Amino acid sequence: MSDFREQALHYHAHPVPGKISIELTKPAETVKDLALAYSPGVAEPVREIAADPANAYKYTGKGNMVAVITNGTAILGLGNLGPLASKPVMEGKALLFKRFAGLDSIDIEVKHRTTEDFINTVANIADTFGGINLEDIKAPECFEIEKALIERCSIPVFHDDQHGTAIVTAAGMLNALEVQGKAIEDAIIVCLGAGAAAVACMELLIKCGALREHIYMLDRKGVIHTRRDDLNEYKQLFANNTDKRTLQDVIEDADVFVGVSGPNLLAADDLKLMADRPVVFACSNPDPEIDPQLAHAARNDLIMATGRSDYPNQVNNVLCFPFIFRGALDVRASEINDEMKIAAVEAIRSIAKELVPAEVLTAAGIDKLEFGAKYIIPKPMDPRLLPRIAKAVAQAAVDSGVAQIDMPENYMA
Ligand SMILES: NC(=O)C1=CN([C@@H]2O[C@H](COP(=O)(O)OP(=O)(O)OC[C@H]3O[C@@H](n4cnc5c(N)ncnc54)[C@H](OP(=O)(O)O)[C@@H]3O)[C@@H](O)[C@H]2O)C=CC1
Ligand SMILES: CC(=O)C(=O)O
Ligand SMILES: [Mg+2]
Repeated sequence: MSDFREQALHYHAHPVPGKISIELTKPAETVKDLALAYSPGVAEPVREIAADPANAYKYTGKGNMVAVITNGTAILGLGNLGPLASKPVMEGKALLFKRFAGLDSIDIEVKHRTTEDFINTVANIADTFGGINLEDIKAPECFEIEKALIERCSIPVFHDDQHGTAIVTAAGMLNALEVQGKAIEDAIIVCLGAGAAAVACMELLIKCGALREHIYMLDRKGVIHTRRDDLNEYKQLFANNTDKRTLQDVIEDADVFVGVSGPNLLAADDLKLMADRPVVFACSNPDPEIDPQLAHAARNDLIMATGRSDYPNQVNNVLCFPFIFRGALDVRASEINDEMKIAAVEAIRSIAKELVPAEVLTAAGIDKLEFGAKYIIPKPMDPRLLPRIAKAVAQAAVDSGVAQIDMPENYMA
């Protein structure tokens, strides 16, 4: 067993199995405590909530609780390994919610026969939570699931692999193109992968200025083009009117490569075909589309990012989901809309341009970080992420009319 594999398994198994547990927020020692916590005292908040459901935010943990829900059909880049196998990833997301945003989070892995079954299961338990983070559900079902749940639930429902990834990708991409001296409007973009992350990333890049006709998206069968008759409605939006058919065809002279597909799918020789000063986001987890060492050996004018923490420029949705939910829950937003997503993009990208706090350097084990090719996006342990993103998102929710309460006074001051 490799040393790292052994360490990872040991980490998950000891001192107790798993990564999360539940703790009490109220005393429960005396007879009086128990009388308040349970019978008869508990009847009082029950009556209050029955009279007005909004009182659930006052008397229960609902407002600080996010459910991480999956069916295990697209676990990282490992594929459809089923709900139970996805549990370590979902516990991991819960860990990150708590660690970075103080949000309580519980993982729920759903076994189901039909997409409708899954939607019904989630919709039927939704009121328990302040928000729902859908995770690792494969395309195209994820699109239908998210749409139906947004319609049926009164709390924010957010498919992290779509929108969390897209927000962080857009923030990193705008910064990377700025460093490379390129405008997003001019960039020729290759997107390897045509699933949840790919479709959302490209749609958000378009909202940030990219031109749809400059995007070449590929799935397992190659380039998505207008003469294909096997495209689902989501891929069809990216059907390019082109004679190019392969990754090699489209990557020649491209400015940007975004990989949200699987491991080791981009060869060093393909990378050499790209335009000068390219941007390469190889975001498949745990193994990127191209190994960064291989990429840097192939050319020295690129900006490279991966989804991993052990290389510079980690483009990973961890930079978004804890903070966007924090902001959304704190103003009881009924949804996470485009205004809130764009506010998160701007907040993330602005932090990367400022001086880096000493504690971030210590945690990263480096002496210096400065906006540039090796630092286009903040580190996940940056303490500025929480106040800046949550505040920008909460404000955007209030301004766009989806907040159900006012901005809290001195919020995140
Ligand atoms: N860094 C980050 O923050 C994130 C990274 N990701 C990564 O993105 C990847 C995809 O995740 P997600 O979108 O949720 O999964 P989906 O299952 O929704 O989509 C996977 C897509 O990848 C395509 N694909 C798989 N293998 C190949 C291949 N050999 N050649 C071309 N295309 C291929 C599939 O093609 P087809 O349609 O033909 O089946 C499909 O379009 C994963 O590796 C995941 O780890 C995802 C979210 C966040
Ligand atoms: C990071 C993440 O959510 C993924 O790779 O699926
Ligand atoms: Mg995921």
